[in-house]
Amino acid sequence: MIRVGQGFDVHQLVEGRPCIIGGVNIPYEKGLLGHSDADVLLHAISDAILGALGLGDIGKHFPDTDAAFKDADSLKLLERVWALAKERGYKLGNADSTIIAQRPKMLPYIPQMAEIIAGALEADVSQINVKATTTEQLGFTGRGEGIAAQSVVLLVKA
Ligand SMILES: Nc1ccn([C@@H]2O[C@H](COP(=O)(O)O)[C@@H](O)[C@H]2O)c(=O)n1
Ligand SMILES: C[C@@]1(CO)OP(=O)(O)OP(=O)(O)OC[C@H]1O
Repeated sequence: MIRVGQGFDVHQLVEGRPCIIGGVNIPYEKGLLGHSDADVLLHAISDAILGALGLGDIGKHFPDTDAAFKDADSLKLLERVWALAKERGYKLGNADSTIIAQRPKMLPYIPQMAEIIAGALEADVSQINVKATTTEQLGFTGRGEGIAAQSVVLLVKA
């Protein structure tokens, strides 16, 4: 049995917040605003897994009205989402993601992100692909007002 899911997330870029993407704290003049650490990439991957499982989205599992998730480490949330897949007998086929950001430059941090994501999903790093693109200075990402991420995940049950 195979199941596919997709996820999409956006967070605003503001001063005075860390820029944590894919579990990596990227040096940058601004960071992502959210109830949690606002890790836009891990949120998109979490939503893709929940989508594949037919279990809704991260807002349903970890409401942003719940103080328990204030400043939450999104890697821990991803691990909790992955536990739901494991409980149901799934392994990761592969996960492919795109970060949509004018700046900062993601490329130097992508190998570290892939290692972190592979660790959370109990997968080999070869099963994880992370890409980045600008939007050629167009739209809210192009103006540097926010960062978006989208992910597709394939789950496999023997
Ligand atoms: N925030 C970003 C955006 C892009 N990259 C890398 O640059 C390449 C070219 O981007 P375009 O938007 O001009 O296609 C892209 O393929 C990424 O490798 C990046 O590292 N960080
Ligand atoms: C992760 C959660 C919970 O802390 O909050 P945010 O960091 O605001 O992220 P979002 O992608 O808007 O939705 C999921 C939330 O419920």
